[in-house]
Amino acid sequence: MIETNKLHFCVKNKSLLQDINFKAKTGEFWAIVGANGAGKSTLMKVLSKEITPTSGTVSFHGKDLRKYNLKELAQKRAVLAQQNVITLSFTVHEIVLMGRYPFYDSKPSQKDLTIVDRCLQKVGIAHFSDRIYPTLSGGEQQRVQLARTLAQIWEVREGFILLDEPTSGMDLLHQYETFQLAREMTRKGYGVIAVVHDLNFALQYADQVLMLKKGKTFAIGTAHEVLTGENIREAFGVSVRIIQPDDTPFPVIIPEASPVSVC
Ligand SMILES: Nc1ncnc2c1ncn2[C@@H]1O[C@H](COP(=O)(O)OP(=O)(O)OP(=O)(O)O)[C@@H](O)[C@H]1O
Repeated sequence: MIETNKLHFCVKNKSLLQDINFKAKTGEFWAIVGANGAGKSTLMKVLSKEITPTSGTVSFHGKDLRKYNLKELAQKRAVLAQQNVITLSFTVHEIVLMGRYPFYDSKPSQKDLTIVDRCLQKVGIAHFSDRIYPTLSGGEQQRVQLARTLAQIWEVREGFILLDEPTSGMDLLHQYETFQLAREMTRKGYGVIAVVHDLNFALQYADQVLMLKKGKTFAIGTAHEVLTGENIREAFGVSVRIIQPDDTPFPVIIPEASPVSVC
């Protein structure tokens, strides 16, 4: 479980996160949603220990995150950050193998290599294995990073996957496959926390949603409780209609023409 308690994060007296409290359990898919600048990436950085909260705590499986060293943490949770700029000539295989670094010292074992191969296949990029990473398109690079994240967490019991905009740059098919994969991972007992911009994917796939507005919790609960027309209008400044087509098992959010002002 990842639990935050009265989490605050400030930079130069500017409050980026205020009083964030939630408990994400293994087996759950949490979507973090909110308008640009709402604090989603900042929260993901705090959860992954990239930055330290100004006050409040994050605990991971009952232990304060500050008490984990980076290697120990890397063996229990994997992070896909928003920016993954790599300009060196690593191959795709080498990048995905980086996910196994926390598990070996000088040379990967046969098991590490097998896991890398399985993750390349899982994300549908085995045919890119020998390609030089910077020569791939943005969406292809994102899939490689997803495979690296999976390789890190592949055999971890009760592991967590933290994804900041995992589908950024991906086409519709690969966005869909990424959300399917996240769901599959939660069914296997992993916890997934993801920043999600597409509210329809959040509605369809997330078990729980944390909606942020200006660094504060605006709404929290199940996807159906949080992703209401009123909340979306207040937090994003856009009116939406939520319809339930007869032939789909889930409702669909449709933006209406004119935006409303957010204050
Ligand atoms: N180091 C910093 N110094 C000052 N302001 C910062 C710093 N880091 C982030 N911010 C500001 O904090 C706010 C939250 O940023 P954050 O990246 O968490 O937003 P976000 O919800 O992830 O947005 P987006 O959807 O655009 O990715 C933004 O207004 C951003 O400009």
